[in-house]
Amino acid sequence: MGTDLAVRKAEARKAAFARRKAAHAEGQGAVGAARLLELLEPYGGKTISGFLPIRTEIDPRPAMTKMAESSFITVPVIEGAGLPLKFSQWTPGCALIDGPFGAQIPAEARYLEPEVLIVPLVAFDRTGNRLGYGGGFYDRTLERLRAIRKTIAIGFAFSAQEDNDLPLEETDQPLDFIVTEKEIVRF
Ligand SMILES: Nc1nc2c(c(=O)[nH]1)N(C=O)[C@@H](CNc1ccc(C(=O)N[C@@H](CCC(=O)O)C(=O)O)cc1)CN2
Ligand SMILES: Nc1ncnc2c1ncn2[C@@H]1O[C@H](COP(=O)(O)OP(=O)(O)OP(=O)(O)O)[C@@H](O)[C@H]1O
Repeated sequence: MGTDLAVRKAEARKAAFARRKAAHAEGQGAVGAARLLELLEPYGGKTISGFLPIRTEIDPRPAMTKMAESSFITVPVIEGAGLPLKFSQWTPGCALIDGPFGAQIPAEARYLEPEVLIVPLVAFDRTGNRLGYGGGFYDRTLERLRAIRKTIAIGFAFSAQEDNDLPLEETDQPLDFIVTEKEIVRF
């Protein structure tokens, strides 16, 4: 990655974190989770990945809890830098331990391959591009899963995380949907 692109990504992340923090404080996350559930319901029975929120990320757990009645729900587990994520089964209230980078993971690992992924992000645009924390974890993971079978990526974020001047890269994997507390957008 060129220096210019790295600097532009760092600036876009910093600005989006500030907007995310303000949106988190407004407390509309549950509205977003209700929209997310509406989008997920037709995928009942499939293996779905969610995430356990860190810092001021929007919280998908209400939708994950409801979908756990009909589907296997998983959360991401980092295996190492430069490697795709693995996904371990999560059930409401299951025992958790601290994973790398501050995200929690299930204490007992049971790995499954999700077909539908709720993808955390720092910033997104209206054409389905996303910017993450910079590890390339979701980009590598979606590339791998999509090489095996049709895989749906649902970005879940606060509306304030939209940025229509995102710095992009060849390796970025597109989203199929973005869900916020304001809307569901399909690409
Ligand atoms: N909830 C959640 N879980 C997740 C992810 C995520 O984005 N959200 N991940 C998606 O890949 C993986 C964790 N990836 C991460 C990669 C890098 C950093 C990181 O660099 N954190 C820095 C500073 C960034 C900041 O200010 O937020 C730090 O913790 O100091 C954090 C998480 C797996 N689990
Ligand atoms: N499929 C891939 N194969 C090889 N390198 C990749 C792949 N995807 C991303 N990368 C590299 O990983 C680094 C981080 O990527 P990027 O900045 O796009 O991550 P991100 O989208 O912010 O993070 P994440 O996907 O973890 O949420 C970049 O140097 C990028 O070129």
